[in-house]
Amino acid sequence: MSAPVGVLALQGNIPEHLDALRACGAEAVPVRRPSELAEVAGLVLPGGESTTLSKLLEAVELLEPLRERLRAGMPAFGSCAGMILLAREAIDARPDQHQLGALDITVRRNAFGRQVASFESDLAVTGVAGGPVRAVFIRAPWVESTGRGVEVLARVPGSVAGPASGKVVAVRQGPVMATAFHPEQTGDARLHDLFLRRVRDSVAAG
Ligand SMILES: NC(=O)CC[C@H](N)C(=O)O
Repeated sequence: MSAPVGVLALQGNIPEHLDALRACGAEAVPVRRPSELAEVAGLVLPGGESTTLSKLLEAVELLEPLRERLRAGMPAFGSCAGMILLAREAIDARPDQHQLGALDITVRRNAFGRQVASFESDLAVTGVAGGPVRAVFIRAPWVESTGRGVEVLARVPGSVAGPASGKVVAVRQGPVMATAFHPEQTGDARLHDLFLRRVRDSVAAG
């Protein structure tokens, strides 16, 4: 891959994502401004707080350039708040929160309950070989509904009791994927590797 892969570096677990991408052999760089966005072949949107991220994207004038790159087919991988931003619609988001609309999904913010700070589960993820992925959810959303072009990659297992049971927590639509959980928290870079395969396909397709 000639161009580096970026990690949106406004808030959240930025070094962990950079490390995971590098562990997969990619050149990974932080992205804080439009000139840096223009240089990358794909972008990771880390978790954090989606209202704050939405404001910061606007403040550093990345919102429109990012929308434009996504419209033009740039591969992207959003985790947690990154998933919320990439979604077409977010339930329980502030009305002035921006949506990037790159995934035809409706997400529910803080879906596991505001009191539920974190929740962990082993998930089978489509496209990830070698056994289940340990998924760490931190004040996470889940996906309430998906449009036609959206592939479900993972759900909370049916064996988990309560309202989270069976909920969609990882999706892909074309070159854009997202997880409600934090793949950078576990030292397992298989989801980053899945994303990088998309980036390589997109670079190869020109
Ligand atoms: N870990 C996270 O990214 C949490 C997301 C946060 N609850 C939000 O709504 O933006």
